[in-house]
Order: sequence, then structure tokens, then C-alpha cells
Amino acid sequence: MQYLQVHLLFTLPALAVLAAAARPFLSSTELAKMALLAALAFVYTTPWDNAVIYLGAWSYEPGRVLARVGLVPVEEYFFFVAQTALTALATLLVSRWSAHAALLAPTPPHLSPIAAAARDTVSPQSAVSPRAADPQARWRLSIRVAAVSVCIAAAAAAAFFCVPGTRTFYLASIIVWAMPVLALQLAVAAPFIARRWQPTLASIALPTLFLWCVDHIAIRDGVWSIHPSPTTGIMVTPFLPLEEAVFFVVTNAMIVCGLMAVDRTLAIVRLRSRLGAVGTFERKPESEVALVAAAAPSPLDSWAHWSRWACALADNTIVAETSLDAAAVADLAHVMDIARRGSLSFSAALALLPQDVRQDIAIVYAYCRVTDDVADDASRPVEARRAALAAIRSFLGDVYAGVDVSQSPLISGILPGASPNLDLAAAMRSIARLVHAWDRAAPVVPLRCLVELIDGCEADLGALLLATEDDIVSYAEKVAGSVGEACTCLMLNSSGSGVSKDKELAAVVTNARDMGVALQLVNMARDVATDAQTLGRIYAPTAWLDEWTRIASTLLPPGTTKPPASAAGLADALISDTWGTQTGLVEHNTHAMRFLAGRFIELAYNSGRVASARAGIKLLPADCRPAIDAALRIYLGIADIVRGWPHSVYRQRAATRASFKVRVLAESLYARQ
Ligand SMILES: CC(C)=CCC/C(C)=C/CC/C(C)=C/CC/C(C)=C/[C@@H]1[C@@H](COP(=O)(O)OP(=O)(O)O)[C@]1(C)CC/C=C(\C)CC/C=C(\C)CCC=C(C)C
Repeated sequence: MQYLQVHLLFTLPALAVLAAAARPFLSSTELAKMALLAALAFVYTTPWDNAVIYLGAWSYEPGRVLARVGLVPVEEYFFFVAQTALTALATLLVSRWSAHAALLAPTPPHLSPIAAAARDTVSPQSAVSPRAADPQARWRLSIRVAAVSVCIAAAAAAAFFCVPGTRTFYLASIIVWAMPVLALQLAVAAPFIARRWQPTLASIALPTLFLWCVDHIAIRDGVWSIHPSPTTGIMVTPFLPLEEAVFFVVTNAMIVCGLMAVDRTLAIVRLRSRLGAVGTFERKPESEVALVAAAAPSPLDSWAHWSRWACALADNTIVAETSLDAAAVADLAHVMDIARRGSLSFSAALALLPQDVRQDIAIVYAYCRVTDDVADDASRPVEARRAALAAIRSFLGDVYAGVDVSQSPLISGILPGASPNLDLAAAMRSIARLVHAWDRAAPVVPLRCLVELIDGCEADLGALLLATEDDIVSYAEKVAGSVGEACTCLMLNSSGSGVSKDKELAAVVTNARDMGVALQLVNMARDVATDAQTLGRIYAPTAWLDEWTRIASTLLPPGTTKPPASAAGLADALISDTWGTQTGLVEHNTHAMRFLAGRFIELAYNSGRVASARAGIKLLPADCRPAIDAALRIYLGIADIVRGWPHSVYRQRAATRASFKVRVLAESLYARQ
């Protein structure tokens, strides 16, 4: 076998498969990361590779290589780049699912209950003094010192055995060559890597196992041969010496740790460019404003973008996590957790978004979630909930007006007459920081969007009388159309393409709001029973209730209790329904719920809003389309379940199976963009 055939049969096909799998995530930033690591790998490996060949570690059979530069075959130089790309693609596929910024937060509870207690009692005041709020600075320092010490000790020990002509030379030369680089990488990113040690190990192990197999085959077929004199003689497989196995472990470790160090730095750049103050609009220093530019545009767009991106990396690689506002980062991890646990339908779709958009939309999700939960908190009287919504409305007005809110009760999660709510506190602090990170003159998300949600929630508190389908749509526009517009503003802001966001937004805002309304209608169809029985709400317009009373007798099985004569009577019957004690009523009500659910879903489709959403997704930034497409399709999957239900199961809450979500995510990623 020729060396070239090793690439044609193994490395290139593997690269093609991984590149196809990673295609939806191969943003300009990811490609820039790979180019940077490949360049560094090439420059650092070339002298070492030439030296160990010269000192007799291995050689190539005559006629097996195309040509050499120095002592190294050209195929080997290509291997440096190919291995970097292979391992980088594997790392991207394995590790992109965690929110990088959240990994910079103080250690999670399972690692440090003390830190968790400290984090959860972080007062807004500590939002001002980051060092005091960071209970994990000592943990991070100790893990860095330990990791670097191990690397330096290994290099020092190996140096004693790195004597040409001895049996330990090749193994020791690998350790002496690799450890200083790993020490540097771990000095920068050890805490970040430790927080994601499972994907880190997987990112190293998977390509290493593949390259062990390739090496085994190449040695077995005589493409290259490892000389016995500089090796220990320990074999991992009949043809794979320990030295070769260790080489691929440490080189992949260097690649993965290098990528993780870049991810950590980019997370710091995003945080510093995206998190304003809690209190009020603090003018960003020029250096921070420059970060926004460095973090936003795709580094491969132009030489100017590349150099700005590389400078932002260089400037922030040695920035310690303690320089960040620890309370802000902890709050960000908290809102990411709210988004993860808050939504059965959206948490999976959120993970498809690029890191910066995911971070921003998670903040908006948390704001929506806590606000909606305030309105739905049946344990509190309606007036208290109304006062709470008014407090949130006032808080947002102050935030956008630049009024100092650092002493607002909402910053501590305190609503009138209620005990502190940590989710509410984290969501309100985070939304304030997000708004304060924008240019005050042109906030990315208009205040109107966030206030519309409050308007819709307030409507829920009163006797919700929706007479017509237009009333439903008007309500859905408030609670969901507004959310669609807010998310789209954030997605267009992240594209960083420099294209006028306003122009792009004008072209797509209707589609965005239509998608929100469509999802809300499906939500109403799914939750007909729980909205009636738990919240005492009937979203169906009286026109539909009247229609049901007219046609019920044709739809109900013979002998079923006659339906109430009026729309109000039907609404009462659905709300006051008791489970099973009045069988006729239960039978009647489940038929009524099925009828109403069907009308909600028909409205979503027949009003053209589903079609409008589908058309709008094509206008979004390419790296955001899979997530939104998946969110829409997961919700339409719920609609299909609800429509297919027999009337007898209209008491449950339809949810799509995990297998369906996985299929939708895969199709949205690979089949539909
Ligand atoms: C990836 C993605 C779309 C993430 C979600 C973004 C987000 C901020 C959602 C907010 C959800 C929320 C709690 C809103 C408060 C009012 C409310 C309850 C609305 C209903 C949502 C249900 O949310 P829930 O988490 O309870 O869902 P499950 O119970 O788990 O099913 C609604 C159904 C409305 C949700 C509306 C949207 C998410 C807007 C969607 C539209 C876009 C993202 C615009 C896309 C752009 C174009 C051009 C098509």
C-alpha cells in the first residue's frame, strides 16, 4: 500500500463523513478555528517530525511515498492537517451541544454544593463586585495548577529518557514535545475543559481509536515501519507499538484542548460583548465595543474580519474568568437551565442554534417563562398577579429608559406579596443586562415585543371572552407573535453580516409573528383540557362554542347528555367538569374538546400562518434555520397527535416522543436546509 492510499482509503473518507455530519454547524467561526489549529499543528509538528525521523524513530519503505520535503513525505505533512480537521470535526459534533458561556459560570452544584449555595444567594450587589460573587476562583486556580504541574512533571521526567538510540527515546520524545503545548492549553482552559470532561474525552478517544486502526493497517502493510531500537517494544496491537498509540492520544489531546481553549475564549468575548450592567446603561469602553465587532462578523469574510477575530482571541485568551461578572455568568447558566427544563418542545431546538443566538434567546425564553408563570400562578389571587405583571412592566420600562434598576425588588426576584423567586431574579437580571449590552438608541429587541407578552398575560387574568377568531389571533399575537418577533430580532442581530437588520427584519417580521401565532394555536389545541380544568380558561371563541352546541347532537353518540344550550353554559361545563363522576358530561366534554382542538389547528393552517412560518424560515440566517424549522415541526407534530386522538383521551397533554424529536432535528439539520 502507498502512503497516498492510506489517505484515499481512510483519512479522506473519514473526513468526508464527518464533514457531511458537521455541515450544518460548519460556520465561518468553526472553519476559522480549524484553520488556526491546523496551521499551528503544521508549524509545531514539522521540525519534531523531521528530527525524530533523522534520529531513527521510523522510516518509509522505498516507493511508498510520492515525495519528501526534508525527511518527511508530503503525505505526512498532509496528515498533520487531515488529523487536525478530523479531530476538530469530531469535537464539533460531540461538544457543540453545551452552552459554552454557561461553562464559565461558577461550578455547578454537583461539583461544589458550597458554590451552589453561594451562587443561589448571590445578591444583586455582588452583580457589581464580580470577584466577591465568584466562589469558584480558588477551584479554577487549583485545577489549572494541578493540570499544568502534571504536564511539566511529565515533560521533565521524559527528558531524562529522551536519549537517541535508547529504547525509550521515541516515547520520551513524544512526551517532551507534547507536554509544553498541553501545559499552555490547560493553563488557559483547564476549568472550562473540566466542566465538559465527558465530551472532551469522547472528542479525543473517537478519532484516536480510528487513527490507531489506520496506523495498525499502514504498519502491517509496510507503508512505514517503526524501528525497534528507539522503542520500548510494548505493543498495543500486533502491529501498533505503544509509542504510536501514545502519539495519537497526545496529538488529539492537543487538538481538542486547543479547540476548547478557543471555545472558552470566544465565550468570554461573547460574554464581554453581550452582557451589560444590571443597573443601567453603562457606556461600554471602546475596547469592549471592539469586542462586539470582533465577536460578530464571520472571521473568514475578509482579511479585516479575520485579523479582528484573531486579535480578539489573542486579547482574551489570557483573560481569567474572574474578570467576568461572575453573577452575570451564573445568571446566564441559570437562564439556560430554565430554557432546558422549561420547555418540552423548544429545549431540543435551542441546542441547534449557534452559541451566541442560543444564549440570547435563552434569556428571552426565561423572561417569557417567568412572566407567563406569574400570570398562571393559580396559588395567588388575581389582583396579586396583576400587580406582579404591572411590576414587571414597570421594570422593563425602566430598563429600556436607562433608569438604574439595580435596587429593584425584581432584581432579587421579589414580587409584591411574594417570596423571592430565583428563576425570576435570574431572568430579570439577565434581560436587563442583555438590553443594557445593546446600543441604547437602537435596542435589538423593541420594548414593545416584551410588553406585548405582558398585555397578553394580563388578558388571561380577566374573564377571557374571545368572541371571534380574530380575538384569538389578537391574543396569540400578544403572547406568541411578539416572541417570534423578539427571537427574529436576535437571530438577525447575530448574523453579523452587516446587512441592515431593519431591512431584513421588515421582510420577515410578519412570518415570524405568524409562526408564533401558529404555535400558540397548536398550544391551545393541545391544552384545551388543562387550560379549562387547571386554569379555568376557555380560549375558544363563543362563535365556536355556539357552533358546537348546534352540531353536538350529530357528533355525540346516542344517549349522551345533551350539551348546554349556550356558549357560556358549554364553557362552564368544560371548566367545571369533574373527572368521571358525571359520565354523560365527561363523554360530552371530551367530544367538545376534540371539536375545539380541531378548530384551533384548522385556524393555524387555514389562516396561512403555518405556510407563512415555513416561508419565513428560509429568510433567516442559515445557521438559525434548522432550529426554527425543528421548533415548528415539533409543534406541528403535536398538532398531528392531537388531531389523531379519539375523543376519549382529551384529558392528557399531547407530547411528541423523543424519537420523533430526534428525527425532526436530524431532518431539519440535513434534509431541509
Ligand atoms: C428555538 C426556539 C423557537 C426557542 C423558543 C423561543 C422562546 C423565547 C419561547 C418563549 C416561550 C414562552 C414561554 C412564551 C410565553 C407565552 C407562551 C407560553 C407562549 C406559548 C409557548 C409555549 O411555550 P412552552 O415552553 O410552554 O412550550 P411547551 O409547553 O414546552 O410546548 C407558545 C406556544 C408560543 C411560543 C412562540 C414562539 C417560540 C415563537 C416562535 C417563532 C419564532 C422563533 C420566529 C421564527 C422566525 C420566522 C421568520 C419564521
